[in-house]
Amino acid sequence: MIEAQQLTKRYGEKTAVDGLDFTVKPGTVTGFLGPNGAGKSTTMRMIVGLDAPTRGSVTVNGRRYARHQAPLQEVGALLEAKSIHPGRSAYNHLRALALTHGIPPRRVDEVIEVAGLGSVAKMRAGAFSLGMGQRLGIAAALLGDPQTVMLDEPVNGLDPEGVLWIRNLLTALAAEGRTVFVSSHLMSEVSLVADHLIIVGRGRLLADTTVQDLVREAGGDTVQVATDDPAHLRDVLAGPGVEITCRIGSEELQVTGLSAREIGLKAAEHGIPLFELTTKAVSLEEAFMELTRDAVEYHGSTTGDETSGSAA
Ligand SMILES: Nc1ncnc2c1ncn2[C@@H]1O[C@H](COP(=O)(O)OP(=O)(O)OP(=O)(O)O)[C@@H](O)[C@H]1O
Repeated sequence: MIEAQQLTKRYGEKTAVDGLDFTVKPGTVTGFLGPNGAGKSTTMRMIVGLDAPTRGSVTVNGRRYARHQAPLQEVGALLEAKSIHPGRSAYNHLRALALTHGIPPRRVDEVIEVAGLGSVAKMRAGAFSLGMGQRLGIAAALLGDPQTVMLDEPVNGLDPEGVLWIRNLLTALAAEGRTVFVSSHLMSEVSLVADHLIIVGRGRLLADTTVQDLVREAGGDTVQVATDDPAHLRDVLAGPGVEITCRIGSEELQVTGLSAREIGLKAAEHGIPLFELTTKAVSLEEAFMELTRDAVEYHGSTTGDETSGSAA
Protein backbone atom coordinates (compact mmCIF):
# COMPACT_ATOMS: atom_id res chain seq x y z
CA MET A 1 0.00 0.00 0.00
CA ILE A 2 1.34 3.42 -0.96
CA GLU A 3 -0.20 6.49 0.70
CA ALA A 4 0.54 10.06 -0.31
CA GLN A 5 -0.67 12.95 1.79
CA GLN A 6 -0.44 16.48 0.50
CA LEU A 7 2.72 15.35 -1.28
CA THR A 8 4.48 18.40 -2.74
CA LYS A 9 7.80 18.97 -4.48
CA ARG A 10 9.14 22.33 -5.55
CA TYR A 11 12.28 22.93 -7.57
CA GLY A 12 12.89 26.64 -7.11
CA GLU A 13 9.90 28.41 -8.65
CA LYS A 14 8.64 25.21 -10.28
CA THR A 15 6.07 23.11 -8.43
CA ALA A 16 6.54 19.64 -9.90
CA VAL A 17 4.14 17.89 -7.49
CA ASP A 18 1.39 19.92 -5.90
CA GLY A 19 -0.46 18.60 -2.84
CA LEU A 20 -1.15 15.05 -4.06
CA ASP A 21 -3.39 12.83 -1.96
CA PHE A 22 -3.81 9.25 -3.12
CA THR A 23 -3.68 5.61 -2.03
CA VAL A 24 -2.41 2.71 -4.11
CA LYS A 25 -3.98 -0.51 -2.90
CA PRO A 26 -2.67 -4.09 -3.01
CA GLY A 27 -4.09 -6.80 -5.26
CA THR A 28 -4.66 -4.54 -8.22
CA VAL A 29 -2.72 -2.71 -10.90
CA THR A 30 -2.94 1.06 -10.48
CA GLY A 31 -2.01 3.18 -13.48
CA PHE A 32 -0.32 6.53 -12.84
CA LEU A 33 -1.14 8.70 -15.79
CA GLY A 34 -0.42 12.21 -16.91
CA PRO A 35 1.03 14.13 -19.81
CA ASN A 36 4.77 14.83 -20.03
CA GLY A 37 6.00 16.88 -17.11
CA ALA A 38 2.94 16.10 -14.96
CA GLY A 39 5.09 15.07 -11.99
CA LYS A 40 4.90 11.26 -12.23
CA SER A 41 8.63 10.55 -12.06
CA THR A 42 9.10 13.09 -9.28
CA THR A 43 6.33 11.43 -7.27
CA MET A 44 7.87 8.00 -7.80
CA ARG A 45 11.29 9.26 -6.78
CA MET A 46 9.79 10.60 -3.55
CA ILE A 47 8.13 7.23 -2.88
CA VAL A 48 11.54 5.55 -2.82
CA GLY A 49 13.29 8.40 -1.03
CA LEU A 50 15.40 9.59 -3.98
CA ASP A 51 13.86 13.04 -3.60
CA ALA A 52 12.59 14.61 -0.38
CA PRO A 53 9.11 16.17 -0.35
CA THR A 54 9.01 19.94 0.12
CA ARG A 55 5.77 19.37 2.01
CA GLY A 56 3.52 16.43 2.84
CA SER A 57 4.54 12.79 3.00
CA VAL A 58 4.43 9.47 1.26
CA THR A 59 4.62 6.06 2.92
CA VAL A 60 4.88 2.46 1.80
CA ASN A 61 3.06 0.02 4.06
CA GLY A 62 2.75 2.71 6.69
CA ARG A 63 6.39 3.82 6.79
CA ARG A 64 8.63 6.13 4.84
CA TYR A 65 10.78 4.10 2.43
CA ALA A 66 14.04 4.91 4.24
CA ARG A 67 12.59 3.64 7.51
CA HIS A 68 12.18 0.09 6.19
CA GLN A 69 14.88 -2.30 7.32
CA ALA A 70 15.03 -4.12 3.99
CA PRO A 71 13.70 -1.57 1.48
CA LEU A 72 14.44 -3.69 -1.61
CA GLN A 73 12.25 -6.46 -0.17
CA GLU A 74 9.53 -3.88 0.46
CA VAL A 75 9.43 -1.93 -2.80
CA GLY A 76 10.88 -2.94 -6.14
CA ALA A 77 11.20 0.07 -8.40
CA LEU A 78 12.13 0.67 -12.00
CA LEU A 79 12.86 4.34 -12.41
CA GLU A 80 14.03 6.08 -15.53
CA ALA A 81 17.60 6.81 -14.49
CA LYS A 82 19.52 3.56 -14.60
CA SER A 83 22.82 3.05 -12.86
CA ILE A 84 24.20 -0.11 -14.38
CA HIS A 85 27.93 -0.46 -14.89
CA PRO A 86 28.21 -0.90 -18.68
CA GLY A 87 31.09 -3.35 -18.38
CA ARG A 88 29.24 -5.61 -15.98
CA SER A 89 27.05 -8.50 -17.12
CA ALA A 90 23.36 -8.58 -16.24
CA TYR A 91 24.06 -11.57 -14.04
CA ASN A 92 26.88 -9.83 -12.12
CA HIS A 93 24.84 -6.65 -11.76
CA LEU A 94 21.96 -8.55 -10.18
CA ARG A 95 24.31 -10.65 -8.07
CA ALA A 96 26.02 -7.54 -6.68
CA LEU A 97 22.64 -6.05 -5.84
CA ALA A 98 21.55 -9.29 -4.16
CA LEU A 99 24.76 -9.51 -2.12
CA THR A 100 24.51 -5.96 -0.80
CA HIS A 101 20.87 -6.47 0.19
CA GLY A 102 21.10 -9.89 1.82
CA ILE A 103 19.13 -11.59 -0.95
CA PRO A 104 20.05 -15.26 -1.66
CA PRO A 105 21.96 -15.76 -4.97
CA ARG A 106 19.43 -18.29 -6.30
CA ARG A 107 16.93 -15.44 -6.50
CA VAL A 108 19.17 -13.92 -9.22
CA ASP A 109 18.59 -16.96 -11.44
CA GLU A 110 14.86 -16.75 -10.77
CA VAL A 111 14.51 -13.11 -11.81
CA ILE A 112 16.73 -13.65 -14.87
CA GLU A 113 14.29 -16.36 -15.88
CA VAL A 114 11.20 -14.21 -15.16
CA ALA A 115 12.65 -11.32 -17.18
CA GLY A 116 13.50 -13.58 -20.13
CA LEU A 117 17.19 -12.65 -19.95
CA GLY A 118 18.54 -16.21 -19.76
CA SER A 119 20.37 -16.13 -23.10
CA VAL A 120 22.01 -12.73 -22.52
CA ALA A 121 22.66 -12.78 -18.78
CA LYS A 122 26.43 -13.12 -19.22
CA MET A 123 26.63 -10.34 -21.81
CA ARG A 124 27.97 -6.86 -20.95
CA ALA A 125 25.01 -4.68 -19.93
CA GLY A 126 26.61 -1.87 -21.96
CA ALA A 127 25.80 -3.82 -25.13
CA PHE A 128 22.13 -4.21 -24.21
CA SER A 129 19.36 -2.77 -26.36
CA LEU A 130 16.88 -0.38 -24.72
CA GLY A 131 14.38 -3.22 -24.34
CA MET A 132 16.91 -5.57 -22.76
CA GLY A 133 17.93 -2.76 -20.40
CA GLN A 134 14.27 -2.36 -19.39
CA ARG A 135 14.01 -6.09 -18.70
CA LEU A 136 17.16 -5.93 -16.59
CA GLY A 137 15.71 -2.99 -14.65
CA ILE A 138 12.54 -4.98 -14.03
CA ALA A 139 14.56 -8.04 -12.96
CA ALA A 140 16.34 -5.80 -10.44
CA ALA A 141 13.01 -4.44 -9.21
CA LEU A 142 11.74 -7.97 -8.57
CA LEU A 143 14.95 -9.20 -6.93
CA GLY A 144 13.80 -8.64 -3.33
CA ASP A 145 10.45 -10.35 -4.04
CA PRO A 146 8.79 -7.08 -2.97
CA GLN A 147 5.17 -6.64 -1.89
CA THR A 148 5.06 -3.35 -3.78
CA VAL A 149 6.25 -3.01 -7.36
CA MET A 150 6.57 0.42 -8.94
CA LEU A 151 7.55 0.89 -12.56
CA ASP A 152 8.08 4.22 -14.33
CA GLU A 153 7.15 3.95 -18.03
CA PRO A 154 8.07 0.24 -18.18
CA VAL A 155 7.11 -0.32 -21.82
CA ASN A 156 9.57 2.29 -23.11
CA GLY A 157 11.78 0.63 -25.67
CA LEU A 158 10.03 -2.74 -25.56
CA ASP A 159 8.94 -4.53 -28.72
CA PRO A 160 5.37 -5.90 -28.98
CA GLU A 161 6.39 -9.18 -27.37
CA GLY A 162 7.98 -7.26 -24.51
CA VAL A 163 4.88 -5.11 -24.09
CA LEU A 164 2.73 -8.23 -23.83
CA TRP A 165 5.19 -9.73 -21.37
CA ILE A 166 4.96 -6.63 -19.15
CA ARG A 167 1.16 -6.74 -19.22
CA ASN A 168 1.07 -10.38 -18.16
CA LEU A 169 3.72 -9.80 -15.51
CA LEU A 170 1.88 -6.86 -13.94
CA THR A 171 -1.43 -8.73 -13.92
CA ALA A 172 0.22 -11.77 -12.33
CA LEU A 173 1.96 -9.67 -9.64
CA ALA A 174 -1.35 -8.03 -8.72
CA ALA A 175 -3.10 -11.41 -8.69
CA GLU A 176 -0.53 -12.52 -6.09
CA GLY A 177 -1.83 -9.71 -3.89
CA ARG A 178 0.98 -7.24 -4.50
CA THR A 179 0.63 -3.50 -4.87
CA VAL A 180 1.47 -2.61 -8.48
CA PHE A 181 1.93 1.04 -9.45
CA VAL A 182 2.83 1.77 -13.05
CA SER A 183 3.26 5.11 -14.77
CA SER A 184 2.66 6.04 -18.37
CA HIS A 185 1.68 9.01 -20.47
CA LEU A 186 -0.32 6.69 -22.73
CA MET A 187 -3.87 5.87 -21.68
CA SER A 188 -4.16 3.19 -24.36
CA GLU A 189 -1.30 1.28 -22.77
CA VAL A 190 -2.36 1.62 -19.15
CA SER A 191 -6.03 0.83 -19.74
CA LEU A 192 -5.06 -2.67 -20.86
CA VAL A 193 -3.60 -3.59 -17.49
CA ALA A 194 -4.81 -1.15 -14.86
CA ASP A 195 -8.06 -1.42 -12.95
CA HIS A 196 -7.53 1.76 -11.07
CA LEU A 197 -6.22 5.07 -12.40
CA ILE A 198 -4.54 8.01 -10.72
CA ILE A 199 -4.35 10.85 -13.22
CA VAL A 200 -2.20 13.93 -12.68
CA GLY A 201 -1.56 17.12 -14.62
CA ARG A 202 0.87 19.90 -13.71
CA GLY A 203 1.55 18.15 -10.42
CA ARG A 204 -2.11 18.10 -9.33
CA LEU A 205 -4.52 15.22 -8.93
CA LEU A 206 -7.04 15.28 -11.79
CA ALA A 207 -8.77 11.96 -11.15
CA ASP A 208 -8.62 8.97 -8.83
CA THR A 209 -10.95 6.60 -10.59
CA THR A 210 -11.50 3.37 -12.47
CA VAL A 211 -11.36 2.84 -16.21
CA GLN A 212 -15.15 2.31 -16.36
CA ASP A 213 -15.96 5.40 -14.30
CA LEU A 214 -13.68 7.56 -16.40
CA VAL A 215 -15.58 6.62 -19.55
CA ARG A 216 -18.93 7.07 -17.84
CA GLU A 217 -18.02 10.50 -16.50
CA ALA A 218 -16.76 11.52 -19.90
CA GLY A 219 -20.28 11.12 -21.25
CA GLY A 220 -20.54 7.37 -21.75
CA ASP A 221 -21.88 6.19 -25.03
CA THR A 222 -23.45 8.68 -27.38
CA VAL A 223 -25.80 7.69 -30.17
CA GLN A 224 -25.66 9.73 -33.35
CA VAL A 225 -29.02 9.87 -35.17
CA ALA A 226 -29.85 11.52 -38.47
CA THR A 227 -33.36 12.30 -39.61
CA ASP A 228 -35.14 14.84 -41.84
CA ASP A 229 -37.25 15.94 -38.86
CA PRO A 230 -34.77 16.47 -36.00
CA ALA A 231 -37.12 18.76 -34.03
CA HIS A 232 -39.85 16.11 -33.97
CA LEU A 233 -37.41 13.35 -33.02
CA ARG A 234 -36.02 15.55 -30.28
CA ASP A 235 -39.49 15.97 -28.76
CA VAL A 236 -40.17 12.26 -29.00
CA LEU A 237 -36.89 11.28 -27.31
CA ALA A 238 -36.88 13.92 -24.57
CA GLY A 239 -37.19 12.59 -21.04
CA PRO A 240 -35.44 12.25 -17.70
CA GLY A 241 -31.74 11.36 -18.00
CA VAL A 242 -31.75 11.95 -21.74
CA GLU A 243 -29.49 14.62 -23.22
CA ILE A 244 -29.81 15.71 -26.81
CA THR A 245 -27.62 18.13 -28.70
CA CYS A 246 -28.14 19.31 -32.22
CA ARG A 247 -26.50 21.94 -34.39
CA ILE A 248 -28.86 24.45 -35.98
CA GLY A 249 -29.64 23.45 -39.54
CA SER A 250 -28.21 19.96 -39.09
CA GLU A 251 -30.10 16.70 -39.53
CA GLU A 252 -27.97 15.05 -36.84
CA LEU A 253 -28.75 14.65 -33.16
CA GLN A 254 -26.29 13.42 -30.51
CA VAL A 255 -28.18 11.51 -27.84
CA THR A 256 -26.98 10.18 -24.49
CA GLY A 257 -29.14 8.31 -22.02
CA LEU A 258 -30.91 6.11 -24.59
CA SER A 259 -29.62 3.10 -26.50
CA ALA A 260 -29.68 2.92 -30.30
CA ARG A 261 -32.40 0.28 -30.02
CA GLU A 262 -34.64 2.50 -27.84
CA ILE A 263 -34.18 5.42 -30.22
CA GLY A 264 -34.96 3.25 -33.26
CA LEU A 265 -38.14 1.90 -31.65
CA LYS A 266 -39.40 5.34 -30.59
CA ALA A 267 -38.70 6.79 -34.03
CA ALA A 268 -40.56 3.91 -35.70
CA GLU A 269 -43.50 4.34 -33.31
CA HIS A 270 -43.86 7.96 -34.44
CA GLY A 271 -43.17 7.29 -38.09
CA ILE A 272 -39.96 9.31 -38.14
CA PRO A 273 -37.55 8.11 -40.82
CA LEU A 274 -33.94 7.65 -39.70
CA PHE A 275 -30.93 7.91 -42.03
CA GLU A 276 -28.35 7.02 -39.43
CA LEU A 277 -28.29 5.37 -36.01
CA THR A 278 -24.73 4.91 -34.73
CA THR A 279 -23.45 4.25 -31.23
CA LYS A 280 -20.22 6.15 -30.62
CA ALA A 281 -18.32 4.91 -27.60
CA VAL A 282 -16.16 7.57 -25.92
CA SER A 283 -12.68 6.25 -26.23
CA LEU A 284 -10.53 6.22 -23.14
CA GLU A 285 -7.98 8.25 -25.03
CA GLU A 286 -10.58 10.98 -25.64
CA ALA A 287 -11.65 10.93 -22.00
CA PHE A 288 -8.02 11.23 -20.91
CA MET A 289 -7.28 14.07 -23.33
CA GLU A 290 -10.39 15.93 -22.22
CA LEU A 291 -9.36 15.59 -18.59
CA THR A 292 -5.75 16.64 -19.11
CA ARG A 293 -6.29 19.24 -21.85
CA ASP A 294 -5.50 22.21 -19.61
CA ALA A 295 -2.58 20.43 -18.01
CA VAL A 296 -0.57 19.69 -21.13
CA GLU A 297 2.63 21.73 -20.99
CA TYR A 298 3.60 21.57 -24.62
CA HIS A 299 0.89 21.88 -27.26
CA GLY A 300 1.80 21.27 -30.88
CA SER A 301 0.64 24.15 -33.05
CA THR A 302 0.43 22.66 -36.53
CA THR A 303 -0.69 19.08 -36.08
CA GLY A 304 -3.47 19.32 -38.64
CA ASP A 305 -5.42 17.15 -36.26
CA GLU A 306 -8.08 18.85 -34.21
CA THR A 307 -8.40 16.37 -31.40
CA SER A 308 -8.11 19.06 -28.76
CA GLY A 309 -9.75 21.82 -30.74
CA SER A 310 -13.11 23.36 -29.89
CA ALA A 311 -16.14 21.27 -30.58
CA ALA A 312 -18.83 22.93 -32.62
N1 LIG B 1 15.52 18.16 -10.76
C1 LIG B 1 14.65 19.02 -11.29
N2 LIG B 1 14.89 20.35 -11.29
C2 LIG B 1 13.99 21.21 -11.82
N3 LIG B 1 12.82 20.86 -12.37
C3 LIG B 1 12.51 19.55 -12.38
C4 LIG B 1 13.41 18.55 -11.84
N4 LIG B 1 12.84 17.34 -12.01
C5 LIG B 1 11.65 17.55 -12.61
N5 LIG B 1 11.47 18.87 -12.85
C6 LIG B 1 10.27 19.50 -13.47
O1 LIG B 1 9.15 19.05 -12.76
C7 LIG B 1 8.07 18.76 -13.63
C8 LIG B 1 7.62 17.32 -13.44
O2 LIG B 1 8.60 16.46 -13.96
P1 LIG B 1 8.47 14.87 -13.95
O3 LIG B 1 9.68 14.33 -14.63
O4 LIG B 1 8.19 14.41 -12.58
O5 LIG B 1 7.18 14.64 -14.86
P2 LIG B 1 6.66 13.31 -15.56
O6 LIG B 1 5.19 13.31 -15.35
O7 LIG B 1 7.41 12.14 -15.05
O8 LIG B 1 6.97 13.58 -17.06
P3 LIG B 1 7.43 12.57 -18.25
O9 LIG B 1 6.23 11.78 -18.66
O10 LIG B 1 7.87 13.53 -19.31
O11 LIG B 1 8.56 11.75 -17.69
C9 LIG B 1 8.56 19.06 -15.03
O12 LIG B 1 8.13 20.35 -15.41
C10 LIG B 1 10.07 19.00 -14.89
O13 LIG B 1 10.68 19.87 -15.83
